[in-house]
Amino acid sequence: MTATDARPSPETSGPAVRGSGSGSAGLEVRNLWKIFGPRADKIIGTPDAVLSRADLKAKTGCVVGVKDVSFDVHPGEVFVVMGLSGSGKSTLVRCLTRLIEPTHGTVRIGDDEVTSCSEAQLRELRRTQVSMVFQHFGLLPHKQVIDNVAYGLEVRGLGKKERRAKAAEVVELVGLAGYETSYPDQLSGGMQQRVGLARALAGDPSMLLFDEPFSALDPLIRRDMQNEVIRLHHEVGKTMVFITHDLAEALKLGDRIMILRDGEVVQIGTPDEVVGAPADDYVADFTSDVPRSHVLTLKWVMRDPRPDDSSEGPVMSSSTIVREAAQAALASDHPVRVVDDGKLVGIVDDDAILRVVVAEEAPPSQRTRGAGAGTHR
Ligand SMILES: Nc1ncnc2c1ncn2[C@@H]1O[C@H](COP(=O)(O)OP(=O)(O)OP(=O)(O)O)[C@@H](O)[C@H]1O
Repeated sequence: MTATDARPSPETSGPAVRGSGSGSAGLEVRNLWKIFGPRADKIIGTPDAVLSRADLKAKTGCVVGVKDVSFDVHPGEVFVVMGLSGSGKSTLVRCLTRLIEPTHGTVRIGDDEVTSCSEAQLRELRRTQVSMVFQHFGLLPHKQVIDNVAYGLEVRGLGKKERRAKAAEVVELVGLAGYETSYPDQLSGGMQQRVGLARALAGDPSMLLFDEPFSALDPLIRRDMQNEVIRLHHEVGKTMVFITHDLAEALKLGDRIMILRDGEVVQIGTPDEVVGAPADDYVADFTSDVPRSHVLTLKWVMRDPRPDDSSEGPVMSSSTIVREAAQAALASDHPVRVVDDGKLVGIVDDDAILRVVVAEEAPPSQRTRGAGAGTHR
């Protein structure tokens, strides 16, 4: 079985989408490959294609950046691509708009098949539909904040008045009101990244791609910016593809997370699926330090109802985070009744909650992997 067999199919793994999804496009990626090196396109479909990255390099001199990757991102979803350095994240995100030309496969954004667009269509798509936010902000040092934000609109041919009005709107949206006439070097790193966000939003794209935008920021500013992305997503509901090598960031931001290793998909799942049922040891190692009670939901710790269960316990939905349920659950003399859409779907006993909470108090070496994984359905 390949690693990709272990993951839920893109069609069946529905996300809990937070945004409204209005004005946002879906993304469909099928069998995407990027191989760097001579005669790379001759490798796919041959026995060499299944070689490990190291063996392929030794044999052909080619390096696999992205290997047969397929996934869907739903309109309005925040989809995080995660993996260690060299796992193929940047190559993948650049292939989505063909900043790097894929070797094989298809990419669709909304109604556009990116992989068959002409150069002119591609330029239009990058200008109007998809905005990228990078770690290096790429701000123009000699332009004020307002003009940096309006720059993309200028390129699109909007009149000065119109683009300044739109730029002022998004500058306010990202919390930079009052800094319109500042120059980039007068701003902190976090504020410069806000300008980058405003610039990406100014053209009202249907999708935002983030390539490790906050990696260079110090931890407190980084946390602020993550919260900012969550807030903006609630406000504008855009589809977002967010690249990071930081699991905590992935768990915080993602409706779903795709984990890559050596260019291949290891797992696609919601944060609680990735933590509750890691696809393999690689993912389990990644997630072993995550405080489970912050991520796992009652779905992972509930058991089937029995006829003799008390009907007086607190009622909660299966998507309630264990930590948020703990206080009310433990305070009650009766077990939690898990009710979805008016139907009793499970019961959570105190010890199921305590197992998760106590497990994370233990040193990592003593923790059981996938706490609760045996009881979920
Ligand atoms: N232009 C290139 N030529 C040859 N190999 C490349 C090229 N660009 C990337 N690679 C290789 O492709 C693989 C994936 O690289 P990529 O930069 O996409 O990974 P990443 O997950 O984004 O890593 P990082 O977090 O360090 O940026 C790596 O082995 C890298 O060395």
